[in-house]
Amino acid sequence: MDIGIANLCVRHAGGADALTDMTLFIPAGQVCAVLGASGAGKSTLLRAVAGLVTPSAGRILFDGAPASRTQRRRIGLIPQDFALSGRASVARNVMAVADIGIARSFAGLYPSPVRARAAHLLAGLGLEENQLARRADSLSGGQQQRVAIARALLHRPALILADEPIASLDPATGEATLALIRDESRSLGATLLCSLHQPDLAHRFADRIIQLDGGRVVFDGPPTALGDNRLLPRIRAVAR
Ligand SMILES: Nc1ncnc2c1ncn2[C@@H]1O[C@H](COP(=O)(O)OP(=O)(O)OP(=O)(O)O)[C@@H](O)[C@H]1O
Repeated sequence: MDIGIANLCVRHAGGADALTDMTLFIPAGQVCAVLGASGAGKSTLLRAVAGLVTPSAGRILFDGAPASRTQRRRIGLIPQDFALSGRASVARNVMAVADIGIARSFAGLYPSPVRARAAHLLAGLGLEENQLARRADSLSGGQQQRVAIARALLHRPALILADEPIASLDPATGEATLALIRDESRSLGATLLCSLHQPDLAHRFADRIIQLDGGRVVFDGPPTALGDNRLLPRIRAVAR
């Protein structure tokens, strides 16, 4: 689905403006990297689009209208803090988003296509069958991050919001994981909004780069606009 953001302002309680007068249109299916230094407003933007933060002004539209509950269910969110249920198994965390009703989900009665998709995603992310029964809180940070990614992709979302999804991974695993998120997003035809701290990776992986600084957009364009790399050192400096 497409995302329209018009004059968006977010002011956190007791704080300054985290986002100021932001206007963006993100077409359906686009892969966008959101760059910016710590505190630039990346998480706030993603959380506002997810409906987890209430704007102090402005509007966020999905396919031209205020987000409906059905559309919100079609979001796959990879939160920065993973937000896993630590005592539940890897498999249950991933399948928690499956729309099978509370009673069946409570009883762990997940249909086999759901189980198969969970196992497929986890295997693609390097977590094998023998990890599925482990408690989430017994995993390393990098493994937990990959569980959060599988959970976000399980229900074939139309919009993927990934908040620094490779922050806990080593560079090689991070790049492979980012490629998996992008490929899955492309095969679903989903829109992907992904915050990152690695401008070079964003340059290789995204259709579009949105650079934030102090809650405002300071660059918005395709990586090819950075083709001669004159802007890249500046973006790299702001992103660190
Ligand atoms: N819950 C909150 N309450 C008050 N201020 C907040 C809250 N969350 C974020 N902020 C402030 O909003 C601004 C933007 O923060 P945000 O987390 O969106 O930045 P970010 O670019 O995602 O940073 P990072 O790369 O460190 O995750 C910062 O000044 C931050 O201190």
